[in-house]
Amino acid sequence: MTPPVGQTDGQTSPRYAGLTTFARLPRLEDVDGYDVAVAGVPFDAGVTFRPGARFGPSYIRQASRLLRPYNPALDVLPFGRQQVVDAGDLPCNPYDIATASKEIEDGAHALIRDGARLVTLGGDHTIAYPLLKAMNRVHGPVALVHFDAHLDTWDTYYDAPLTHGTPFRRAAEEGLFLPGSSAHVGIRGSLYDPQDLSDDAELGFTIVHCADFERLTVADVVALLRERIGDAPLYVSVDIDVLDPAHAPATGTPEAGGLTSRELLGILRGLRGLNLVGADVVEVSPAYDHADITCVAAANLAYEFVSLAALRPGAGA
Ligand SMILES: N=C(N)NCCCC(=O)O
Ligand SMILES: [Zn+2]
Ligand SMILES: [Zn+2]
Repeated sequence: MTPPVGQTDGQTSPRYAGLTTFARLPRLEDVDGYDVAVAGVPFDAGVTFRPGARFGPSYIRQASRLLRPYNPALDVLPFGRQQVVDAGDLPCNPYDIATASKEIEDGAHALIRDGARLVTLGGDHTIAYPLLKAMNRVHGPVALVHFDAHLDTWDTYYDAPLTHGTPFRRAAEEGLFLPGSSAHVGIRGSLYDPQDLSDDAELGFTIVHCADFERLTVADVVALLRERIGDAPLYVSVDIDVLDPAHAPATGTPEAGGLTSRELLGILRGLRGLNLVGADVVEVSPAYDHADITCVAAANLAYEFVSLAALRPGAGA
């Protein structure tokens, strides 16, 4: 077996040089097959407040240039034991949400249908719905761990059924989640109505509120999540606004009192060994960034997902 094609060697071409791919990895078309695809979804027509997440994929790729081959926190060479590729950006109509949703679903499905794992860089949170539909076509219902300040189980905005505030309600209505397996982590901030919380519970979610971190450690939260997930196929969706605005200023609907990037990285690392089938990092709106704070966080989160995939090899494509 030929070894995977890894990153462009930073000792030959410095990491700030050359064309941009995620972590300076090969493009999908440059290799024969892949175990993990990293793809962008430059879509932000579903936002309710500040726009700009369509620029997330390209800025996160820029910030990912610094990523090195060895992840000491998980003791793994994420690009050394599996073929990881940059699959480019999925097509998504910038004007019509329903059309974009179908394009994203089909584009994601084409990448995972032969067993590869997918890490997606958003884009606003609307994209989680078509990504979950693609996952469902291959894996059936999944356990969801959703990191976010927001529930994203609202019903409609201005009568629109699919926006960045509604993907997990639509997905739950369609039976895309395994009963009793899913959780939101990092919920905080103002709601529209107390019923937002009861509706969410009825859809089958449990919540680790940000305020719970006053009493629970990262290890406690990991234990709670692992108990719910078991060995189910797992999809992890990270809305970057789960981080405090100090750790991720560049996002469309920021909320005070969020997680630190260290807490979030710690929880993700605690998911090692689980059956991760896909993950996304969404809601990075680079125009609001300062010193690349948010894009660096997002690139490092994607790196953890690729590392988790390496610890539990899949079928590959
Ligand atoms: N998915 C994110 N980031 N935000 C949803 C916020 C929905 C609202 O404006 O009420
Ligand atoms: Zn959010
Ligand atoms: Zn969200």
